[in-house]
Amino acid sequence: MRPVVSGALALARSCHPEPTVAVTLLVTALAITTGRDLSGVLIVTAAVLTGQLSIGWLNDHLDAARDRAVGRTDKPVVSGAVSERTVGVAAAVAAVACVPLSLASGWLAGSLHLVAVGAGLVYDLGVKSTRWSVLPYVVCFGLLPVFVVLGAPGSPAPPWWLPVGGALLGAGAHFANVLPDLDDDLVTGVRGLPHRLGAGGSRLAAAGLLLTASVVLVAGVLSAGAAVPVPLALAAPVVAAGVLAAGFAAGRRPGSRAPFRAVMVVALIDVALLVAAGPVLVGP
Ligand SMILES: CC(C)=CCC/C(C)=C/CC/C(C)=C/COP(=O)(O)OP(=O)(O)O
Repeated sequence: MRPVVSGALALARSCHPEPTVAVTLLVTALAITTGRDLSGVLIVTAAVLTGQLSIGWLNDHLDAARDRAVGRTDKPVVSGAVSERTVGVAAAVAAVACVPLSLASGWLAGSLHLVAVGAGLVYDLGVKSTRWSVLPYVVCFGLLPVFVVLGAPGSPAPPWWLPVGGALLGAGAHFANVLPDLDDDLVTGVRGLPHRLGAGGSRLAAAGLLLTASVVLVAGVLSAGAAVPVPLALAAPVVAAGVLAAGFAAGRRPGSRAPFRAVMVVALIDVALLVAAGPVLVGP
């Protein structure tokens, strides 16, 4: 493969592609159903993509030495496919681009999105190694749907359950994402909240938070009178519980990312509900 192409692919793999793509697609879908026109949707997509890219790249840039120490060959910086410096520069470029792209949705909505991205960057910069490690996820995922709704035409006020559901989802994702890395992290001195709770506590926290997120979102969606069939909405937490049980069971194998993937599926279920509720989130 030509060096430019393989370098670009390695850079793409270094951004944490799964959460980056998932978060961007989900927020884009919410922007569509909350009534933005094509340019409005593209602006939201670009703002969220650049924000998530900056968080993902900064994470790999700052973690390079630690990832090398524990032989994380899944990381392109560790395998030498892309340099630490390139990933750092990419993070900075994405963060700078994110500022005007966010503010294009309005000052209030844009500023809240920048706080969400800032929370992710602060996580990378060191909060991930403290007892407060879950807070950036709470802030980031609580604010993302608020950004979309407040940035819609007429700046409608988001209902209370929107940031609450998003924050619960983000907090659950943190515990699930850290699970496969608990042992490696302890070797390199990373002691966030999941490490302090241990594998069992983190597994319970992730499942509890994600299920609570599903219940809050279903209650919100139904109380807002969204055009979602009631049996389908009520089935969501039940399906979420099944997916989590299967994902966490598979995740007992060392290094498995099954719990994180289960979280992604549950997040998809929750966001499908949210997306369907989009039209009522912005009023008649
Ligand atoms: C922080 C935040 C609000 C993120 C938003 C979602 C997002 C884009 C996540 C991808 C990047 C990231 C910080 C992963 C966790 O890193 P890690 O160092 O805990 O784990 P790793 O071993 O997967 O890099």
